[in-house]
Amino acid sequence: MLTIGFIGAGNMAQAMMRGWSSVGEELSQLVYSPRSAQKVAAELEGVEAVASPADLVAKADMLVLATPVEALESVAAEIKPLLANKPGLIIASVLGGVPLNKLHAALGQQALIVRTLPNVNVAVGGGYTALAFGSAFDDETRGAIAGLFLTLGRAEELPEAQFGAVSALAGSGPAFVAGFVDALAQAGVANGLASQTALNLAKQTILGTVEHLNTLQMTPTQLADSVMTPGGSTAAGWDAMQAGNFNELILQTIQATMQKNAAAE
Ligand SMILES: NC(=O)C1=CN([C@@H]2O[C@H](COP(=O)(O)OP(=O)(O)OC[C@H]3O[C@@H](n4cnc5c(N)ncnc54)[C@H](OP(=O)(O)O)[C@@H]3O)[C@@H](O)[C@H]2O)C=CC1
Ligand SMILES: O=C(O)[C@@H]1CCC=N1
Repeated sequence: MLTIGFIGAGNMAQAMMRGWSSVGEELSQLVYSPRSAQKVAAELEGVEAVASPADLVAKADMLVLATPVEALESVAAEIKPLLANKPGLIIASVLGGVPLNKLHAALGQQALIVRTLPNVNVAVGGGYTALAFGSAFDDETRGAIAGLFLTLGRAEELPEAQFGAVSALAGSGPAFVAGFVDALAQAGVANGLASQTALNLAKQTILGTVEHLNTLQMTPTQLADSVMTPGGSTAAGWDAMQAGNFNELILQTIQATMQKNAAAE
């Protein structure tokens, strides 16, 4: 039985706990946060709240740091003195924009730290997680940790230098995609569809398009071309989308996200 202990019970921690809850019975999950841990644990199957970070350090095999970035210093002050008695404890940070060297500076150079960048889709097994391991890990432990994150969706090791772009695309991406779903649905409502019908159509269209790309291994351009009958209605809509600088808007969205992320590094 592997015990995972969460410091922080917010959106990201809840998504991970939900994802791992449905993986099976070989995992036990504990959570600490100053205000909401009890309530969150009561809502999630197989998750138990504990009274302090020290309880987590004592009981967990892997600690997940899932607090706001600003809380790193105070959390580290509390748990760093306890790590000497728990040398095998793995610390997985999800703190956005906080590199391994900062994590080691806060928690000690000997600590076993993996920087992770999951997205909220881990809640339903459709997540993406980038991983960057500190130098103290052996190959077997790295493999076991990667395997654990693979149960939440796709997971892979990436150089930390890429984490800024990955965070914008995959970490923040679910918000942007959800925004696109909403924009499609609103356009449907503006043109006479009932709101539930419009939302269903928008979601099914995104779901089916991604499935289509994957199953038939098409590029986005190939798929778009296959929809656009020459001189037809899709081409007219596509032209309007390009005239509105859709790609430029997405580029600006990703760059604004990356700039904010870089400020934490
Ligand atoms: N949301 C996302 O999609 C992603 C988030 N991240 C990263 O995950 C981290 C958490 O983000 P998110 O879950 O969205 O944030 P939330 O605001 O939803 O949750 C923050 C949690 O941290 C807890 N907390 C605050 N201060 C402390 C402290 N000193 N000790 C222990 N717990 C504390 C809060 O406790 P309480 O509830 O009791 O007030 C709360 O449960 C951030 O660093 C973010 O960059 C990374 C990838 C994706
Ligand atoms: O918005 C944020 O800061 C975090 C990092 C990636 C997704 N959410």
